[in-house]
Amino acid sequence: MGWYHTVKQKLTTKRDASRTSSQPAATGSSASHSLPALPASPRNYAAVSSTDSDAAHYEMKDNTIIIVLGASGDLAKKKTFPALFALFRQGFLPTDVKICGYARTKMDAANFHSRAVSYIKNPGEDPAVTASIQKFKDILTYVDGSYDDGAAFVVLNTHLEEIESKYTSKDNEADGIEKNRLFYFALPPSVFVPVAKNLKENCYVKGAGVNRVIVEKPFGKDLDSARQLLSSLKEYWTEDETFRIDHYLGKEMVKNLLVLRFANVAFSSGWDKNHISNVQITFKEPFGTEGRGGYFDSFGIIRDVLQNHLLQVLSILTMERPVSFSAEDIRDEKVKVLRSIPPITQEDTLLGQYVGANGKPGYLEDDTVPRGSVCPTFAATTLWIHNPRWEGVPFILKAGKALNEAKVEVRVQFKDVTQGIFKDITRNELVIRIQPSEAVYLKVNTKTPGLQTRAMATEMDLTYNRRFSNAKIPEAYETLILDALLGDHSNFVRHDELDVAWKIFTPILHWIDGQSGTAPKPVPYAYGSRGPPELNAFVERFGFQRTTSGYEWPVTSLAASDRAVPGRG
Ligand SMILES: NC(=O)C1=CN([C@@H]2O[C@H](COP(=O)(O)OP(=O)(O)OC[C@H]3O[C@@H](n4cnc5c(N)ncnc54)[C@H](OP(=O)(O)O)[C@@H]3O)[C@@H](O)[C@H]2O)C=CC1
Ligand SMILES: O=C1O[C@H](COP(=O)(O)O)[C@@H](O)[C@H](O)[C@H]1O
Repeated sequence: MGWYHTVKQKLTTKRDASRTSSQPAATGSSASHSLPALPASPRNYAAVSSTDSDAAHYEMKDNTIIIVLGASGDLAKKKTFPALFALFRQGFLPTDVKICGYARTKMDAANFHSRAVSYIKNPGEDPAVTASIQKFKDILTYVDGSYDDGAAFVVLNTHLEEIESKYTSKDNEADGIEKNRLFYFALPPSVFVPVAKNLKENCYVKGAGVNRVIVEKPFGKDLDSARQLLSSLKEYWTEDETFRIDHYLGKEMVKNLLVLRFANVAFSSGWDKNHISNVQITFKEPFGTEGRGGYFDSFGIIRDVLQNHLLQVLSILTMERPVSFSAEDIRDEKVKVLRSIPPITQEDTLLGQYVGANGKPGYLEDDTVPRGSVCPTFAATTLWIHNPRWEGVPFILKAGKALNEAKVEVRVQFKDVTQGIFKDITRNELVIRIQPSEAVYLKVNTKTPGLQTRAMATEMDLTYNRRFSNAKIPEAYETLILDALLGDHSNFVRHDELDVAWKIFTPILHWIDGQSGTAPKPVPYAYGSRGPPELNAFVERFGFQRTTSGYEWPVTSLAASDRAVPGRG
């Protein structure tokens, strides 16, 4: 992260000096943009680390083409192109970058352009944004072709070479003109391997420059299939060239975990089994599968959310302090802590499936879901970390579809204060709200203001939209694509991380899949509820105590009894 300062400085300086075409200036004035401009001076960034030695490895390469494979699909339309546009608009793409879509669908340029920009937000039709969208279209091209036919990739390569034949800038005089290609797989896993093979054989630049691939989950369905997939991909692309996305690693508050934990002695000194009673990492979505049941049913909520997103959050929350912010130092620590977690047990798991309620259909009423499916749409499961820091602390991961709210948060509940001078006092609890409305708040006890000497529960509150009122929180995909362009693997999943993640979850998944006999039947819960009715007993079993002290957020008005003068009724 120390490099952050340096990279921004490099980008800023470079753009000013060498921008030649369509991309807006990184230092552009906010007057002409509705998105906030970048700070004019790199001094506005505090370097997180004092060692910036990693900066040498992270470099934005000119002469880059970003190739989006699966460009006609949902992921590309909803996430990849809007993220690329946001980076483009802020001047964070390489100078003279070109973006090439590739998919089976036949589309002319106009069709492709309108699809690629269809999810870019421009409320109120801001003319500056409209102009940027037009410039963005100018750098987009499209090639159609199949995923398993080598000849189609030869055509793609010819198109890329044509773009590259116009390059003039030399990043490296000794090696000649660099040609850099970043291949983004917005594709179903069934074509990962043929596409990886065809790209390597037909579209890989062999001279000066770098070739990189960004791959999206799912990375297999269990330990064996993941290993198989990984080794097939490794036949063509090295670990260094591969960027495996878990988009939760690009979320602002997930990235903030490292800073919150390691840049605050106040937190790090109590971050262990002696001070923490239990931790919950919660993912809640207020909608069901709604027509996407076919895909979901063959995965289930554990593969969809827990095994990847929530486990990634857990690993950053519990790992030891890395020696540096370099990708390998961070990922080494993540792998170490994950290796201390034994496979999840059936006794520590609660499974649920939503049923129709409040006018909303149940999971089994979704036409795309197989009849009688026992696929869990909710799971709560407790993980244990066998190391000196965390022995005995339960980490509850819970996730569900069709729940009462949209919320992803980490809830660290501290142990009870020693009784004696205090009786029935509430516990400290640190809540890190990942989304929506990013926030960090710490529940603390304070003296009730006034003449009484009595403790009451309240919170120290860092609500982002109030504290950082003009900050633009980037989308996860913006951050991650920028990292891949820079060659920074810190926020991507390493192969051994994936392996150990599957080791933790594979036995429970095989049980749920019915591989060891009959598949367990999930507990029904109503659409729009908090989950199965058994949930409260489940979390209480692992020590969670709900705060019901009656304080209000954001402003607590004291009750008349709290305002009374002691001894006067
Ligand atoms: N910046 C901000 O936006 C801030 C907002 N607040 C707000 O203040 C309020 C109180 O905060 P907080 O105490 O953290 O949040 P909640 O009261 O929402 O949740 C506290 C815990 O209790 C569980 N819970 C919720 N409802 C029930 C129930 N009926 N029975 C049993 N358990 C339940 C929740 O689990 P589960 O999630 O699984 O349902 C969660 O683990 C919230 O509305 C919060 O959003 C507070 C501080 C800052
Ligand atoms: O990977 C997935 O994540 C989304 C939730 O992502 P978010 O950024 O909106 O929190 C989830 O809806 C989807 O089922 C899952 O595959």
